[in-house]
Amino acid sequence: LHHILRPRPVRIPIKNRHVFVTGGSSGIGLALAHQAASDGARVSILARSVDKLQEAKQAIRLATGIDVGVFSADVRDYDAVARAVEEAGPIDVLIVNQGVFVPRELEQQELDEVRFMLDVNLMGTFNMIKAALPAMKLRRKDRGPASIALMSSQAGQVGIYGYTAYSASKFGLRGLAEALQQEVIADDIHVSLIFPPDTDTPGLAEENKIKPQITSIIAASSGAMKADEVAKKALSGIKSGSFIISCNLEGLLLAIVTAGFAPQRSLLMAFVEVVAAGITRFAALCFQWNWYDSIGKWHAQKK
Ligand SMILES: NC(=O)C1=CN([C@@H]2O[C@H](COP(=O)(O)OP(=O)(O)OC[C@H]3O[C@@H](n4cnc5c(N)ncnc54)[C@H](OP(=O)(O)O)[C@@H]3O)[C@@H](O)[C@H]2O)C=CC1
Ligand SMILES: CCCCCCCCCCCCCCCC(=O)[C@@H](N)CO
Repeated sequence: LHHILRPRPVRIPIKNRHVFVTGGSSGIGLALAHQAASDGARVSILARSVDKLQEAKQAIRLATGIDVGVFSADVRDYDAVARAVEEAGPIDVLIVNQGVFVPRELEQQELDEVRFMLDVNLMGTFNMIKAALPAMKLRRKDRGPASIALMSSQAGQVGIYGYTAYSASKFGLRGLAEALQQEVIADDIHVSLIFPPDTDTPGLAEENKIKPQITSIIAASSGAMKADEVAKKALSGIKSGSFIISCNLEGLLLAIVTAGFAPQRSLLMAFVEVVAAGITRFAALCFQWNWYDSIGKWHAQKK
């Protein structure tokens, strides 16, 4: 098994390197920026609101004494993104984390809202990568291995009631990541996909105001995490070049049951994936049985 694992294991240092975090002014992105700065990286954050960016910059300076670079741009605007990336300078670790989520049954959801999620979560990620990649590839040999990490969600591993558009956008990131890894491996660039469960952030607080009750019930199967914990898992996964980064025990099981064609650098994880495939599939069927049961009861009680 060891001989067939591709790509080969890699370590991606953070210290003294340029880490660029989109959506870095709030929630998981802010926690990532904070921790990367503490790790000795030069950090840049990008988001739309200048006020929130300044607030984040102050908070990180207060806690660490370090100044992060701030860039105001909407990821949906390619020209704005390209200007920010140009100004920030060549990136070693690109974390594309911005994301929006408006949970609603598709029948209740306007197509504008569907397009909004696809545009920010999926097209915005394309815009970021397209803008950053040329400079990331330059002089790679002198600069060491680089990383492009994309923030998906456990709703990007399994479709969940209320998340038709959101899950589509997050599943889309997986196809993008698998294909991109093959394209950039020769440039010593390593792709990661991060799959958090519900995470306590300002975004989640907003989401909870409108979330269908059944969506919360199903998502509770994986519990909830703090943004700091997710950021810690994400950074350690990025440093070890993991293609799939899971954040909790349920996430580990999800990673095994959805391993599919994901590249795998870890011998141990490859072994576990092969051996545990059958039993985790059985566990997934049990979860579906439970979820469809809950959905049935929820509908019956609404009538
Ligand atoms: N919280 C959760 O439960 C989970 C979250 N995730 C994913 O993690 C990521 C971060 O989520 P979370 O921390 O909760 O989100 P928050 O809503 O707390 O923060 C989102 C960040 O993205 C920025 N952003 C939003 N839209 C754009 C845009 N169009 N252009 C540039 N920046 C933008 C926001 O700044 P501004 O508004 O100023 O632009 C903000 O900095 C998302 O991709 C989300 O899907 C995954 C699993 C669970
Ligand atoms: C084989 C065994 C599998 C075991 C567990 C399966 C549990 C799946 C739960 C999925 C939860 C999805 C949360 C999405 C959070 C999110 O992205 C929103 N908050 C928007 O930000």
